[in-house]
Amino acid sequence: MSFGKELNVLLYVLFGSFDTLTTILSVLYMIGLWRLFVKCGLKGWWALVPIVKYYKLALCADREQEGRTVTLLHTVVTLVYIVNTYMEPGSVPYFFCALLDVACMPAVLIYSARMYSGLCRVFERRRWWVLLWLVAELFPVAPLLWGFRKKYQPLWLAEEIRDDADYYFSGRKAAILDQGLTVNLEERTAWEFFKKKYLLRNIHLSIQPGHMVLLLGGSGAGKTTFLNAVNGYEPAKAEVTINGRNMYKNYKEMQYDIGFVPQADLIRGCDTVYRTLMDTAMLRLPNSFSHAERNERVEEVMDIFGLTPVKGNLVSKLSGGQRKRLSIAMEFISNPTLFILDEPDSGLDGVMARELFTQLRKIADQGKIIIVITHTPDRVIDLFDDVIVLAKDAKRTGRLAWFGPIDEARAFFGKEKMEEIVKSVNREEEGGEGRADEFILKYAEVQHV
Ligand SMILES: Nc1ncnc2c1ncn2[C@@H]1O[C@H](COP(=O)(O)OP(=O)(O)OP(=O)(O)O)[C@@H](O)[C@H]1O
Repeated sequence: MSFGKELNVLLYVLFGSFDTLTTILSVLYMIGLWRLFVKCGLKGWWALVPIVKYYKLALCADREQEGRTVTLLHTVVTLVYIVNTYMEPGSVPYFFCALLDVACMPAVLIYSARMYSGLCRVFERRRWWVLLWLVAELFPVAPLLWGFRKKYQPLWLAEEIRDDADYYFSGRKAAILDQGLTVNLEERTAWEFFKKKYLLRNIHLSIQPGHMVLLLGGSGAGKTTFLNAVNGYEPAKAEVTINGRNMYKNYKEMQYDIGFVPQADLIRGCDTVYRTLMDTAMLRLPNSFSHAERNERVEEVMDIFGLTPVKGNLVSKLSGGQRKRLSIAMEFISNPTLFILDEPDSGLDGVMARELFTQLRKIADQGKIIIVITHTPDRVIDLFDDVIVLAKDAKRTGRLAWFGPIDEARAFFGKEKMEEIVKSVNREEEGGEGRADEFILKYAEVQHV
């Protein structure tokens, strides 16, 4: 058999096997893959192209990075096989090639598993399918079922991923302001079950001093995650600057430039209002401040937030509104440039909420930047300048669907009320209109012009 070796190489490259049964199984695998590629918007015949088919499968799985690695590893394994076919068994080079082959295997398994896990996400299937996909070339149940059965449908097409990504990434970075806040957030990720999850992507904006900004978005759109990235509690892959200074790089010196009022405060109930503020002043004001200067600042802040009449009261005896004002006053002690408040009006009635937001408006008018999350924005919307709308795209990543003046937002979404805007980007199963992708793309296009 003069072509024995060449035939072996050809069969190996095409089917990864030499005997009839495994060749048949490999052909079935390719047929399933062909159908699956078509479902995902790719040309079916890629399933016949050795090695490249893994890359195409990774595109269907929205796991391009893993796909590149898997493709590279399969190329190495195939080359090693070809080289070894022509080598003397037992020779030193043969041994090294065999070693390389064995060394590649765990990496092939790990990266393939990650790729298949992406496929399960795109097809909304349980993770145990990964195991069936790992043995699919010898036991092609997964590709045949997913390829032929109607109920196995991808959430989005592989082609679309690239088109959309082009749009999304075309969102220009915000120019860094000498005065004000600039956020250029590329991504904020988290690891979940050995899988990278994109919580936020491509959020670029800058806010001028004196602006009060509403942060809107449906449940789980990433509002808190975004605020935590901006205030540096949970840094993202981002550049955040305040008055032109990089906050992440100078976090220690700049942390008190940002006042962050979380949803639930952690104020001790057994201290008086005055004591609480004096303790905060000790912590946040520079050591160079004398006791008299600290006292003066505390008196000033109590005056601003209407806390002077209750200065001797225990925190536990304050009303909801007073307690809220106290937690804002604590953040105000260090005179921050940027003020971030996560639902400051939760539990407050309409009158108290209006009072609180009017106070915030006054602070903004002093040249500060205020960013607020609230679930009842319409009762105080006249006090705001701009709105940020975050929305979850088809891949459940939080993206920017709008940033700009309130009136322009109304025209952009074709909705009068802020609550209607939230509804329009919320998913249908959450009672919304499911138009998040439409507005994310539209906003990216507007930015691109
Ligand atoms: N560390 C983390 N690891 C994994 N997922 C996370 C992590 N932090 C947040 N998430 C997810 O990110 C998404 C956004 O969460 P986030 O709390 O920022 O939303 P939100 O817009 O503030 O929602 P809500 O209005 O319900 O508070 C959610 O799906 C949440 O489960």
